[in-house]
Amino acid sequence: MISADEMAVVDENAAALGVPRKQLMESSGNAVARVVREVADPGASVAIVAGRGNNGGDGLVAARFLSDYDVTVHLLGRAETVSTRIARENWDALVECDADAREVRDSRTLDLGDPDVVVDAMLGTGVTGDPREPERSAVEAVGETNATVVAVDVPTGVDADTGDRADPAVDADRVVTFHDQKPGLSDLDGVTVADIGIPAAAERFVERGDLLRVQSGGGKKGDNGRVFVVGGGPYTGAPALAAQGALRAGADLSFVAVPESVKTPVQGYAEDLIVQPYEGERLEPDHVPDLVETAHDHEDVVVIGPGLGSADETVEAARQFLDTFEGRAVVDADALEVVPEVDTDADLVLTPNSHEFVELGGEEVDDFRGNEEAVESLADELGHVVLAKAKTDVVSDGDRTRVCRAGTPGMTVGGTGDTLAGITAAMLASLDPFEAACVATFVNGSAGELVAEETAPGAGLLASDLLDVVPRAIWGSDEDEG
Ligand SMILES: NC(=O)C1=CN([C@@H]2O[C@H](COP(=O)(O)OP(=O)(O)OC[C@H]3O[C@@H](n4cnc5c(N)ncnc54)[C@H](O)[C@@H]3O)[C@@H](O)[C@H]2O)[C@@H](O)CC1
Ligand SMILES: [K+]
Repeated sequence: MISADEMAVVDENAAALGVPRKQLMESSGNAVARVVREVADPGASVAIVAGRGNNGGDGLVAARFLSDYDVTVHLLGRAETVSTRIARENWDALVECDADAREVRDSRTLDLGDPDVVVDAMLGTGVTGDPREPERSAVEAVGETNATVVAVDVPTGVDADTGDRADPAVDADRVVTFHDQKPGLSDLDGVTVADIGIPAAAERFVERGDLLRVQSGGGKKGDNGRVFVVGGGPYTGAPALAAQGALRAGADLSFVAVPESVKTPVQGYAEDLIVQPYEGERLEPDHVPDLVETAHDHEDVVVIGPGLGSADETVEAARQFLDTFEGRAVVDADALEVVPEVDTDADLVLTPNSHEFVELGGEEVDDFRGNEEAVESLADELGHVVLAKAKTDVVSDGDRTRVCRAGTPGMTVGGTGDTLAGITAAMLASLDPFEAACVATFVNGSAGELVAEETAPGAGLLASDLLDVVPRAIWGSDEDEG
């Protein structure tokens, strides 16, 4: 089963992997034509009712595969208003081929005649809300025929995620849906799932398409979350990098709780950070109740670990923090070791490197790619999302597992894990922990690639270089429609 949003991600990932969307449309249209052949013999009359998005495009391709049928194409609107280039090119091809292809100027007067088959290629997974004009009247016109109705991807008016039916909605005899079953179709009869050539890699690898989960976000201050970094003491750069990573990835505010002794250097890294000092030189159990209360009060996403060091009382404090904290947190570095022992109510994303992975109880492996089961079983055992960092990062929640190949060799330099932890926290504000971890590793790795291209082609990349390009890694990658 795949939701409409996930389908959009997979589709964009396929494009990122070099499979042009136009090719997928060709496969989709072909699959629709095959089902038309199952319900009617050559020579039968087929009315294809096409909307102006890619669902319509699939219908236009199907028309080309049905040249031994009596096909009429009804495009709902003017050809200039077709919203994607690939659908428009398929329209133009039909017109050039002298097909019976008509632009419907007013769908309220749409007369489909008495066709044997109607292909509903009006709206697919790109729909928002109930069908509006011109589709609305066209759905009614389809309902008035006695034809066998073949719906493309999802019957127009039926919600692919929930199965909710709008009024009006198409009553389909057959549905040809693409790539995977949709939750909203599971109660319908006559559903065919067509393989349209989307490679399995589009789901396995985290790619550009995964950014769609965050690119649409935005909104007013306060919507994108507050991040609270509990780190620092023996090290000062790490918590500052994490906090800045979170801001660059869209968090509205980044607070850093650090020992009084390092307040000045941490604040000195960036004026954008809000530093909240506690007494002493390192995190200790006495500090924990206040920190947990602050995080709970503001529903902060916490990052715990960067730069904390491994003094016994600090590790004990990390344990007590996770014991009582009930929100969302990224656990990194020295805080990781306590995770197997705590029974926490928090939703955690753990970000171990290969060494920490073994300390958490994971198997020792050279790289996580090719050893995805090792990550999956550790995540399953711990009951938290594991983002395992090596040459290739692997993310698992024990059930779903993805591989992220973004990044460059130069990223082995210290601090890139801190930026990753901060970016993950920003993502956790709006995404579920597994998705947040997937998107974050891709963003951090892509930022590294941008830096490598521009300033540090060989060695010499600094973790702080990543910060500036994180926004571009997230929001700057809009490609054309392929
Ligand atoms: N992997 C994929 O995702 C693939 C998708 N394909 C097809 O592309 C479809 C999705 O295409 P699109 O994203 O272009 O979307 P659709 O073709 O489903 O609809 C988008 C169009 O409908 C309009 N619209 C949105 N809500 C409306 C409403 N309530 N009433 C009237 N008009 C409305 C939009 O302005 C837009 O022009 C899929 O259902 C499938 O048929 C295939 O071509 C190939 C692969
Ligand atoms: K449809």
